[in-house]
Amino acid sequence: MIVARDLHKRFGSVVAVDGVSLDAADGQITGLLGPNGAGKTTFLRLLYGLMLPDSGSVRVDDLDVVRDPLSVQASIGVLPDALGLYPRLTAREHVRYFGQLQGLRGGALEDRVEALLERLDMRSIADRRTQGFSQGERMKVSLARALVHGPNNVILDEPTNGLDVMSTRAMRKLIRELRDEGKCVLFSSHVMQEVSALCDVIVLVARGRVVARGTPDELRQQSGCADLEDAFVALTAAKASPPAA
Ligand SMILES: Nc1ncnc2c1ncn2[C@@H]1O[C@H](COP(=O)(O)OP(=O)(O)OP(=O)(O)O)[C@@H](O)[C@H]1O
Repeated sequence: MIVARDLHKRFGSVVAVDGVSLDAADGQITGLLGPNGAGKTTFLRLLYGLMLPDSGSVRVDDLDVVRDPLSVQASIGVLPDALGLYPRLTAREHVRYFGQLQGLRGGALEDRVEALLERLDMRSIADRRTQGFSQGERMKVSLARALVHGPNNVILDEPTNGLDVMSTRAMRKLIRELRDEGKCVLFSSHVMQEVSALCDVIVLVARGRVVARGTPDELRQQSGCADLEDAFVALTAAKASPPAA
């Protein structure tokens, strides 16, 4: 479970995150939806401890991200916006290396690596160096290394970015499976259809603030628009108001 309270982050004169609170529950898919530059990536980075907030707090499975970063890393898996692979390592070596960083060793590590290569259909690329990998292949490696330690919380920054239809479907299936395993899944997107196809709860952000939250039906009601895309446009265009409880 991820709980954020009144997070603020600015870069010089740019206010990227302006008082965002969020509860992402276990066994649920929470979607962070917002237009380009809304502050989604910055907010996610605050959640997994890559950046420190100017103020506010984050707790992951009741551990404070700032005070207890190592314990939090063990219970969180992150697909970041920049996939950042090592070009000379193979796909398998990436997954194994990240497993080692999480303290896995020996047979347990190898079993886990094999299981992920199988689950993500990576057999044909497992022993190729990642240099030259396609976007879909890069995404799989990045996802496998995020999941290698079996984290209870999974944060995915634009997980279907640049993927074709088949890969997008495979990614959606995996996200649903993670939810059904009881994990807390939080992902960001600027695509309404993506979020509405997957999410139990949508948190709509604009200009660094939460402007609405709820199920797709609730967002339609709040905006007075029958079409979800119209609802997205109407709600993000509306004056940002303090986050609802
Ligand atoms: N390291 C940084 N230094 C300066 N400004 C930054 C930095 N990171 C983000 N910003 C600014 O903060 C704002 C929010 O950016 P962020 O990347 O969080 O938005 P986003 O919702 O993820 O956008 P997108 O959907 O386009 O990826 C933007 O105005 C961006 O330029």
